[in-house]
Amino acid sequence: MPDRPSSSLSAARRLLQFARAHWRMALLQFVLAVFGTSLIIVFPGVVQWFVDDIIPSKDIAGIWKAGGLAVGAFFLREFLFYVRTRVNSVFEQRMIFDLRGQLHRKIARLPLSWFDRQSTGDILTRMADDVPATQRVILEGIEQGLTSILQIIISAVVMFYTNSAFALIVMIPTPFIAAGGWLFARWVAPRAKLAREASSHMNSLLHDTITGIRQIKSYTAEDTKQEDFNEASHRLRQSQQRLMTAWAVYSPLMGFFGSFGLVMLLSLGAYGTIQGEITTGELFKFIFLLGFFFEPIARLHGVNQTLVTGLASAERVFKILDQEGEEDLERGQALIRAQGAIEFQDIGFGYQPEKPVLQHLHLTVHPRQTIAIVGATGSGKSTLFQLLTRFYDPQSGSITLDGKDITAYSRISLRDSIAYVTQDAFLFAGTIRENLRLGKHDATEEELWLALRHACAEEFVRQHPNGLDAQVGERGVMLSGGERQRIAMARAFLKDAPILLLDEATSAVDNRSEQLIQQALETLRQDRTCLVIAHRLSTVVSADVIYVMRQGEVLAHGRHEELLESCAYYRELASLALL
Ligand SMILES: Nc1ncnc2c1ncn2[C@@H]1O[C@H](COP(=O)(O)OP(=O)(O)OP(=O)(O)O)[C@@H](O)[C@H]1O
Repeated sequence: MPDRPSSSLSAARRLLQFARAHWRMALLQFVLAVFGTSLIIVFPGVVQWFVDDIIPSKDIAGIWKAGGLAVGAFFLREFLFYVRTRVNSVFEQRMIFDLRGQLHRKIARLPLSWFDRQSTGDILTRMADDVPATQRVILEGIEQGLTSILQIIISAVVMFYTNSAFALIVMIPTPFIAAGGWLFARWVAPRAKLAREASSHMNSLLHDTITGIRQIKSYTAEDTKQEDFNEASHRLRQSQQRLMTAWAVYSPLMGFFGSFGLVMLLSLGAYGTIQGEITTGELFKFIFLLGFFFEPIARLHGVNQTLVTGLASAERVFKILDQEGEEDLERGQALIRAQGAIEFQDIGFGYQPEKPVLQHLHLTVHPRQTIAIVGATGSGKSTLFQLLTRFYDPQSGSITLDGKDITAYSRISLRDSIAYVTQDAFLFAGTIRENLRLGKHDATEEELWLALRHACAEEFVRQHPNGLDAQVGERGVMLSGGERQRIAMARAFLKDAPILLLDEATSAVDNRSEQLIQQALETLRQDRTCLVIAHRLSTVVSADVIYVMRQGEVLAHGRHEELLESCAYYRELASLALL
């Protein structure tokens, strides 16, 4: 649904609020603009002086005086323009810096439930395209808009001062021009928003193609993806074309109204001069003033176009900034060094509340225990970890840590107490060193190598020609699955948190890698409370307690041998190698 222009108005108000933080620079801009623009009145005055006085009286010295005055005024005006452009660029860049920073901060703090509903391409478009478009609103709106409006006012005032009857007549087209501008903005605003959305959708598809390039190639889905992309690209082309058509009609129509005013002035002016109502000098002065009056109006049409489309972008940026549910990382008691007594009590949770994923779930972990969680895929194992880290909060029941509800602790200290190794062992594009330092930002070389040794990753890093400075590629694609997991474990070692959450990878690794990963886990779990989503028999066998999950509930718990005897479902899982 196209939005009403009122939301663009509120976006404009919000942008002004941003500008308020830099009000001194805004004021300086305004003062420079007023001074610079006022100087336009000098030249028409000089023209009148030449025509009515200097030429008839053959005043040669007057030529020098009037010429000097005009050159001085032009020079000062252009100099002020230079200063204003410099100030404006600093002002604009500071505002955009603030806006970008706030947007990134907000995105980083929004809850995961928001990301579940959002496409990555759309978020990227807002940062990469909508923020610069918002920047143009400031540049054009303040720089061009302000000076154009000032120029219109100043030239109108001088025209009225020179001859008010004449001024009234030549301004007849102005209301039509204003109405045209208003209609244009009203028509374009919602369509500009649709164009931004079409661009976002196209970028989302591109993002998916890049991240899923291996799947596309292996399923030879290049043509299908191309068709999807072409469809999105076509929608973008159509919406852009519609905007350009509106502009193609609007711009010359408004230009014609302006030119009509000029012709009217010339004809009426000629008549007035013949009748002796105004002097030839005054007519010349008027022609120049009218030029100064209509020239910024033409400029304002361009500004109008940029403002309308830019405000549609600003609205999309503010939509993210206005999202509710931002995580307050600091609120709550600081958890100093958790003992690791964890209890899930009667937990009920669904990512969408109407679709429960966990129901009446109870689970107890004693400090320094290792518990293994097993269950078929989709039974809710990873969800337990998402709740313990407070990526999501349960709809019913409570989770306690060391006897206190986890909501009593600040998110930051709770998450600092937990090292979470996810199943995909995600690595950031960059070096091994940078990825490890996410665990401890000031880790020394010795600490990095020690963590790698514990994670059984030292050997392959040492063998790499660049060692710790080896690039891992986007999401760690330049490493094997087993290597990625061991780097992720080394990162968890460095974090040295009292609670370890490990989502074992289901993808097969060779025997040697499996042995190394198992060995790393043995070292990592020492002196820590460990919750492992287990897929390997060796992990299950060595756990203190195994929890068997089925469809969001805990079916049984106990040790491996006990469960083999008492739980038919567990036996089934074990025999089908679903562990
Ligand atoms: N972000 C999400 N939004 C909506 N539903 C989700 C989300 N994440 C998981 N689910 C759903 O919740 C259910 C439990 O998922 P969960 O990831 O906890 O299962 P799991 O037991 O860890 O499975 P696996 O062993 O395959 O990782 C599944 O039905 C899944 O489709």
